[in-house]
Amino acid sequence: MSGHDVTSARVVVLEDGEAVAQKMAQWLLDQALAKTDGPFVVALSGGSTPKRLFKIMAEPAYASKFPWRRTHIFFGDDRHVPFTHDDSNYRMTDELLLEHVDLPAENAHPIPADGTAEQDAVWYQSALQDLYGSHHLTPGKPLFDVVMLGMGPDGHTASLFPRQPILQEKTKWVAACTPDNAPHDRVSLTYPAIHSSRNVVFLIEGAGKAEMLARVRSGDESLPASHITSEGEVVFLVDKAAAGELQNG
Ligand SMILES: O=C(O)[C@H](O)[C@@H](O)[C@H](O)[C@H](O)COP(=O)(O)O
Repeated sequence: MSGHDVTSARVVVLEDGEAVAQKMAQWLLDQALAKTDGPFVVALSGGSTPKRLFKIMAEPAYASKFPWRRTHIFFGDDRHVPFTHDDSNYRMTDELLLEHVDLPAENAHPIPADGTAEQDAVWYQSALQDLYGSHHLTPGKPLFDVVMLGMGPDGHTASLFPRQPILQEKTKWVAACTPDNAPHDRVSLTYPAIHSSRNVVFLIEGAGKAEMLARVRSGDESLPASHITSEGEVVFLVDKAAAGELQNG
């Protein structure tokens, strides 16, 4: 049974963060190898949860099997800071993963931070449209094979933060966001862009996320993560600690 939204999504509960990362790494490899009708296009999440996964993917035993040359890596969101900034998701991903694997440089698509966040969002959208081959998303022709997401303690995902105009964005693929009390502007995929996917996978770990995960899983509409959908399957890949408040979790 696969679900297209968070209330019908499959929930896979694993022992701990390492098991979650290992499961995701194997699943991503399987998906990439199975994709034969075009490039494998993935949007990576940021923050701290993906770090374990990226280290696993950078290990030679794994990296040597991955079809990097026909893979394109985009970012679900980033802080609007230079690539050298400590808070840059791109910098973290580059240091833990991209520097260590055979991904062609032109297949890594960081979100730029050259102009205003709005200008860089427009630029990033055009980069996605160039690869997609159209300025319009077509149902049945997903933009991404995989969108990987995390979830924050306030129920945000990517940079879809509570009370932000980006939550209402129904046509743009990428938009800027100024989260309340955050040190940086953000640039993020929007709901329509994330929906245009074969799979959305939430990687969530730690007891600190348990209450919010249960609320999202129940479809609490006050939380941005609850509005995530996919043309294909939405899956929660979580550790036991994060699953602690799920029904029969
Ligand atoms: O740029 C970011 O911070 C992420 O894209 C963000 O959406 C993240 O996935 C969640 O905040 C969870 O972050 P942790 O994995 O650090 O808990």
